[in-house]
Amino acid sequence: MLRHGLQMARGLCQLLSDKFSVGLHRNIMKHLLPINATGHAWSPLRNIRAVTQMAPWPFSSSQPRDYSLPNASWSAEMQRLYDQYSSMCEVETEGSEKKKGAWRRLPSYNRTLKYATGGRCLSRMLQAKARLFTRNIEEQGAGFEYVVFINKEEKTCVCVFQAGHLLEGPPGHVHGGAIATIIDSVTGTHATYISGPVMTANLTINYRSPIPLGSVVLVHSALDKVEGRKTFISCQVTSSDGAKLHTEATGLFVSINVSHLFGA
Ligand SMILES: CCCCC/C=C\C/C=C\C/C=C\C/C=C\CCCC(=O)SCCNC(=O)CCNC(=O)[C@H](O)C(C)(C)COP(=O)(O)OP(=O)(O)OC[C@H]1O[C@@H](n2cnc3c(N)ncnc32)[C@H](O)[C@@H]1OP(=O)(O)O
Repeated sequence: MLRHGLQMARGLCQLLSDKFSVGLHRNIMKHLLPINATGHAWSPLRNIRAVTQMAPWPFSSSQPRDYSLPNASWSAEMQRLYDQYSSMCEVETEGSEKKKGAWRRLPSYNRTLKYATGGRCLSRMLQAKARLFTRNIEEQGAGFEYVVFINKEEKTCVCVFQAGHLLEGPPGHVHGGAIATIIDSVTGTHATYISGPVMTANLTINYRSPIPLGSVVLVHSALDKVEGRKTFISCQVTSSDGAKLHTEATGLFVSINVSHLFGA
């Protein structure tokens, strides 16, 4: 059965091949944009057509939970920073005219692939029970609470991150693996926004000062360069006022065709 599923997946990937990767890339870009409320029941054929014709709306009609919105576990500092960056985001007016700042909040789901056009089919073929690592702790505030904003003009990202009690490493402080995870998530999302589907090839991290559990930090991600399939990103984690440097990192992200995930 597994072999049959993989054969189907490979067939689908070959069928969609180049157009699919371009379509998915564009739809990922749209997928990273704020939610609107249109959509229709999903069907593979319609979705394939939608992908190749660059459908304006990549989501199914059932609206998933957006984990990057404020919840009761957010501290006053987390909320303050969210409000600060939100106030610099562009807004759509009634005539769908956009105005105000260059920032944009990226929504975040625990099943990213499921809600992207074409991805729902892949998500069924992959593991139906799979969930995004950073969004799979049910208790609000216990794990990764974060929201990512992207600045299209500067090609930078900022993530406001509140580290919950389940992320402990050294007593009272955040585990280095959890810090690496949030860095990989933010820089990986940033690279995806810039270059389409990518995988992390290399992540180099220097831990400069420990991050207290429960504190709010900023993860700043900047595009260094794009060379062919390689997107280079650098990253700094600082205290929320920017005064203290906690972590520095550089990452290399290599563009892939989605068929890479099926061993093609
Ligand atoms: C992938 C998802 C697609 C769908 C996405 C949908 C929606 C996404 C939306 C939002 C994103 C949401 C959340 C994001 C959250 C988290 C992100 C997490 C990301 C990860 O957690 S991801 C898991 C860990 N990641 C791996 O599991 C990778 C395993 N690995 C491989 O799969 C291959 O290794 C690969 C693909 C990396 C390359 O393989 P390949 O065969 O395609 O390419 P090749 O080897 O030819 O390298 C091409 C050029 O990169 C250079 N190069 C390669 N590797 C290098 C290295 N390590 N150091 C220095 N240079 C390197 C070569 O030297 C050559 O350079 P040159 O062209 O100059 O010669």
